Amino acid sequence: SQKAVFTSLEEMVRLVQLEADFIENLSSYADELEAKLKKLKRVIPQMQSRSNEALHQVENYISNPINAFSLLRRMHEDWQEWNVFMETSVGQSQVKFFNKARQELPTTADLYEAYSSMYRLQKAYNLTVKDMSRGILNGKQYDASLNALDTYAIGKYLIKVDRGVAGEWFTETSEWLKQHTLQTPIGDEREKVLHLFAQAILDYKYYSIALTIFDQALLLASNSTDPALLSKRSTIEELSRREVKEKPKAKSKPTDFEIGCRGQYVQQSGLMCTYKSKSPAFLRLAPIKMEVLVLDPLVVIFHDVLSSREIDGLQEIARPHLERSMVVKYRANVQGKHRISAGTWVERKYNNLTWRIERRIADMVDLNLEGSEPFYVINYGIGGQYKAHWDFFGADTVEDNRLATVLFYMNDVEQGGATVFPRLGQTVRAKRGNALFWYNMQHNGTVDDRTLHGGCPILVGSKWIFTQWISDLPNMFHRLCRKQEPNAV
Ligand SMILES: O=C(O)CCC(=O)C(=O)O
Ligand SMILES: [Fe+2]
Repeated sequence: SQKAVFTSLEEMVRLVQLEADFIENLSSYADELEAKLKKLKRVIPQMQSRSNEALHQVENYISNPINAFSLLRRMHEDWQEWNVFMETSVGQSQVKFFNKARQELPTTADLYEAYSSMYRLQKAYNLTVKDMSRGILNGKQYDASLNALDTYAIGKYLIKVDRGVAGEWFTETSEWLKQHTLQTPIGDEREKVLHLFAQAILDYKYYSIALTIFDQALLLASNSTDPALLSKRSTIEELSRREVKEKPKAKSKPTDFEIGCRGQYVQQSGLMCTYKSKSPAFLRLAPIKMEVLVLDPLVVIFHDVLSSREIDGLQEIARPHLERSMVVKYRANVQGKHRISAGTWVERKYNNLTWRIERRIADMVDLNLEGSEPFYVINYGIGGQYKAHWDFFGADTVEDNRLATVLFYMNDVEQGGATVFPRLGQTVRAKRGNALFWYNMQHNGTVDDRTLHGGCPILVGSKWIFTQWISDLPNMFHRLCRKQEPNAV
């Protein structure tokens, strides 16, 4: 689906609402069923007692003309009506509602995106399956957990991706089943559910896990000495004895980027913290707190440069226009794993607010924004990320390149979502109101490879940022210098 459900805050909010609607609908379906049932339960005892009386002394009963007449009429009329009553289906409007709303359900593709996001987070933050399924994320316990259907689904998806990790998820399924009874929509009984899981996992050739679940089922069997069951058990046991356990794919060493995302760089605090209050009038009135992270290439954090109202205002402008972000690749816009987010451009001259922010940036970084791209507002949902990349365009192929980047953090991210510079060993946490600034190019006009950077996957929360890429055209000294080259006019 083009919409990106799992990684989109708005889409997930919509699903929460939709599920609430489904529950409401199911509940009114239950009400209708109940009303029908109540009616039956009320009249049946009356009918039964009259009937019993009649049966008790049949001849006496029908020899009374009143009884006889009433019986005849009932048999002709009432029972036709009961027939109609039984045939009239209940809850048609609720069924209709559901059929219509079904179009809004996530698709298979949406689910695949969710699986791969879960796996991405597991890898990126080195999370154990046990922790994840119990709602422990980076050591923090959340009020959330996965049930056997969830862990089984992830395992199944991972079989082709990483058989070892798939096995870990199936093991968790088995653990869960030991301790809980699954509430399936159809309400199968426990023994049957266990057999279904055992069989499914057996089909994927995870023999010892299947055996564990099978044994759980055996405990519940009314005839646990049933030869068919026992022979099946010994078959699985035999297979499991010869099973070569697949280890998770050799834990590949984490990349420098991943190490940064986990906050594991040995990092000194800022080289220098100072107030920037030099020339522009605005700054003299409201000096900006500036923290230098790296001097060459220059990487700087400006603290508290946007107010809450400004951030909210910009977010309001952007929100209705968010679209899944594209990465420029081979001159075509593609949707890739590389960048998972939703974004939109906002013109700097859009309104007073954006105008004011533009001035702030120019003052802050002492650069001319003429000809630079508009603001780009980005929202990352869970699992959303922007892998390590450069902001500049291929070396010398373009007329105007992105000399510098200003990246504003519009909110705090509960877990994950830092900006990482793997070649500089720097991790910058998202902090509402702060701006990160760096030069992508060197003074001589060549691009600077050391500025490789990316946005880490969001583990808990959501991340809003906006960027201002600053064009070198009105800013670069090397362009001035070129004028003095011999063959320049
Ligand atoms: O999300 C981040 O922290 C990085 C964003 C980024 O590098 C970009 O938009 O170019
Ligand atoms: Fe970037």
